Amino acid sequence: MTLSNVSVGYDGEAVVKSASFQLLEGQIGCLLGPSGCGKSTLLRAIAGFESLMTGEIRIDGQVISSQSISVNPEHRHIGMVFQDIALFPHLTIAQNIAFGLSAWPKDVAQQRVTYLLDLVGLAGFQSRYPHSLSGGQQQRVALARAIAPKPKLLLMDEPFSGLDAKLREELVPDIRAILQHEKMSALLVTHDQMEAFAMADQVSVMAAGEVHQTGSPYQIYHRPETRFVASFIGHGDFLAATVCGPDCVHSDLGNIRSELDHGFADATQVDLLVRPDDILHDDDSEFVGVIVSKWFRGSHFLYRVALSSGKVVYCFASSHHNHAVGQEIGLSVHLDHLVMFSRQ
Ligand SMILES: Nc1ncnc2c1ncn2[C@@H]1O[C@H](COP(=O)(O)OP(=O)(O)OP(=O)(O)O)[C@@H](O)[C@H]1O
Repeated sequence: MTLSNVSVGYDGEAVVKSASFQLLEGQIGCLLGPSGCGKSTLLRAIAGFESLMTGEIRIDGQVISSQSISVNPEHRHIGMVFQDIALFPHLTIAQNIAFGLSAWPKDVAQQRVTYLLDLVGLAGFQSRYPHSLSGGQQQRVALARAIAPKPKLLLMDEPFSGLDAKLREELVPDIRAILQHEKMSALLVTHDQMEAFAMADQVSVMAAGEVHQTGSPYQIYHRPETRFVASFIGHGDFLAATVCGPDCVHSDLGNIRSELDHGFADATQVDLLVRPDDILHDDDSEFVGVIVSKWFRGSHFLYRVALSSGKVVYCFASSHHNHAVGQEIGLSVHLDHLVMFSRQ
């Protein structure tokens, strides 16, 4: 699927502005952004429920939406899964999954239902009714129902947000594995970055109707291209810094050199992004900071430490290094690539 300069809005006002990205066949993409940024509106436009103000949407090279073309939603071959699972309560699980297969020969449809029941881990549940299934099981049925007719694309709008955290953690990798097994292209909407990272090959980060960046979860975290993406994804702080060479920058952390040239001119005032995993606790280091707060995360501690300048940054430490608030600890800096933005 390819989106080119897609704008969508209500009453003539664009709430999605010139969105462009491509989702390759078999890939799982994600629209990630804060509430109200336009994720669901864009998803509805792809499904065919909103018309475009500008741009076009193609699937398999064919335009399905533009200002002059709008293929009917039912002819787009797009499957959908929503937060409110909305299974048909009076139909059995097998009948729910078979719902989109009425045009298929009966025996082929039956085989497909049996195959999908097995794929989503619900073999033996075919005669049960939705009310007798847990939330997670119902969401698996909703997925099986959506992918049964082999759509070209599956759209999922916050499909896990009605489920508790533990169940979500179990279900997300399962659903990803099912989609990968079926080589199903899918686009997920979420505001939960851990869910996006666990599910998607490619994440498009949105803010105020604009797609700021599309990339792998790794790129989005380690190579954010805008200040918004840098602050919205993960934890981090901006340190005031001054460029001191093509691969060098000076800040409260001293002179830091990166593997690559950063592209800023000498003496430019910048804000340098520092993530928790860029500053590690190191007993042997003479560079120190004072702990101002701490969080125990099971496998590790996340400390907030004040540098000598007073600037506070995150610091990552293994859970064996349990230090008290107020204590001075050694720090080592591990910034391999520099993420910087011109000082605002
Ligand atoms: N039917 C509508 N008519 C007018 N404005 C709408 C309509 N639907 C959504 N909006 C507005 O469009 C903007 C984007 O909403 P949208 O639901 O697409 O955002 P979202 O990123 O999916 O948010 P959330 O995560 O809270 O669902 C919001 O300002 C919203 O109020």
